[in-house]
Amino acid sequence: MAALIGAGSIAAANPSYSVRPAVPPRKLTVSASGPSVVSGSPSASLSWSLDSWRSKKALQIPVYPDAEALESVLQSLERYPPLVFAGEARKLEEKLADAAVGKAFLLQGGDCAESFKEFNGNNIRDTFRVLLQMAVVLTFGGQMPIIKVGRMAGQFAKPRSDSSETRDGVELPSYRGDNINGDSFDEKSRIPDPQRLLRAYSQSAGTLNLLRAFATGGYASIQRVTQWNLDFLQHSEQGDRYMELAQRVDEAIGFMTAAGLTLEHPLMTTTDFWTSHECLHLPYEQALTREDSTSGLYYDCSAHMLWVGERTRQLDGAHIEFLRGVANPLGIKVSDKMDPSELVKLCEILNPHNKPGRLTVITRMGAENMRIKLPHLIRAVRGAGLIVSWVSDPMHGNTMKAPCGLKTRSFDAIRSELRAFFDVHDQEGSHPGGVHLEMTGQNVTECIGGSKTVTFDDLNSRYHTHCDPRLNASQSLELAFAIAERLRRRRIRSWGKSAFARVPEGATA
Ligand SMILES: O=C[C@H](O)[C@H](O)COP(=O)(O)O
Ligand SMILES: C=C(OP(=O)(O)O)C(=O)O
Ligand SMILES: [Mn+2]
Repeated sequence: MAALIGAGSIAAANPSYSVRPAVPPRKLTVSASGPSVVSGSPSASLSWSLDSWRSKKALQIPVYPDAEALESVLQSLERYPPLVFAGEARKLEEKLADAAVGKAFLLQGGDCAESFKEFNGNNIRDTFRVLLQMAVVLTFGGQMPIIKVGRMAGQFAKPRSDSSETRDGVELPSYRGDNINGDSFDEKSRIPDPQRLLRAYSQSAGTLNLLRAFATGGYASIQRVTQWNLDFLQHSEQGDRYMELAQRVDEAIGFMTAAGLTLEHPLMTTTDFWTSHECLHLPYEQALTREDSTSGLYYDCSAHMLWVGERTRQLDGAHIEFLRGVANPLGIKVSDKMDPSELVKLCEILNPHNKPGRLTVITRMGAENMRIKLPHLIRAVRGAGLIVSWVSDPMHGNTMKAPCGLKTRSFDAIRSELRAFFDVHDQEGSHPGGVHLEMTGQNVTECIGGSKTVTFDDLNSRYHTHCDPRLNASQSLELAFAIAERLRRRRIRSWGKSAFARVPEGATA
């Protein structure tokens, strides 16, 4: 029988992490969105500095055997150019504010863990391409802007349920992501090596460079996007569905062109694409944090959006301390273990000015828990008058062990969690603001199910993930069609309501 792999026990805390005052501590009395004091929060009256997180308990951060080598790497990173700039992150925050009120929808996806081995142009292109195809499907269903954010260009560090792994009686430290140690099961590979941070930085820069080129260089023009089909999707159910929809988009474009819209308009030839990753490795994140000259605020320039993981979101922990001081839009991963009042406190710490778009709550708890717990979280947040964008990660509450021992997820369970997410928001009158997926453009066999069914027996054939199982391109598109249908139904219902509202009294609707 498949065993559920949940959050499990948290790896040992690392209070002994050596504190390095590399950057002269700059004590600020401002939060990420301006001066503020939040009443009742643990961080309330404390000033923030780039390294104030070092006085807090930091879970899931590796201990490096060679502290000097780490120090020298961090000093290099502090001098390296930022990967993103503040204005881009601010623009994303504005878009996410629309998602909070049902006027946009977030599509966030990519690898569970990017790896050095899988770093090549084709992989980046294929994931980008499927995300754009999914965005077309969702735009058509929801008739609203789709905010595209990759778990790309920096998604390396992994929190682990267990700090060690045992095989055939041999126990070694767990693999924690390619920017920390290697996944080969030998002692040397598992030792944290700071040089890996430099390689991760340069891989992130290379990935981001290609993503920017794709997004603005003509590759993402809507006309091309509708012509795409991935080789292995041709003559498949999802491929055919996509081509059918693409034809309808083409017709709409033909209509708009005839009506005078020029195809050379940047809206038609470019797209917005942002990057994100879990803010886990605080020494790295600190080294890439820069003061924005325009606003005077600090931005973590390793990505546009950062999220705090389920395992490191303690109210008085180091990760929350760091994140409250950076002005990037932030995600909070939330499992069924989250208490409504705790979520309210967390939101108050991270967003004391209740800025729309700053906070995205990413729920990941499985369909059954979702139906029971999410209504209370929504009511608590609403009751406190807080603005957040609600997003569903239907992956992390549905991980199980296949009979062969590999981690997998079932497409049906993922769909059920999304169904529950939409149902609860319908019931509560709140807005489903987006989805957060572990997925790839490759034809992998990591999650079971889907219309081009992957079975337990198929898992071994193309199981390439370095951590959690990802949806393949076909499963990703299939899920996008299912989500689009829910968005379409919401749209039609709300049009129905507003049409009804316009009907004069006494008239029949
Ligand atoms: O991606 C999320 C976590 O890092 C991952 O689910 C942890 O996996 P584990 O339970 O095998 O440690
Ligand atoms: C670690 C992750 O998720 P969570 O914190 O929700 O377990 C992740 O998204 O890879
Ligand atoms: Mn994962």
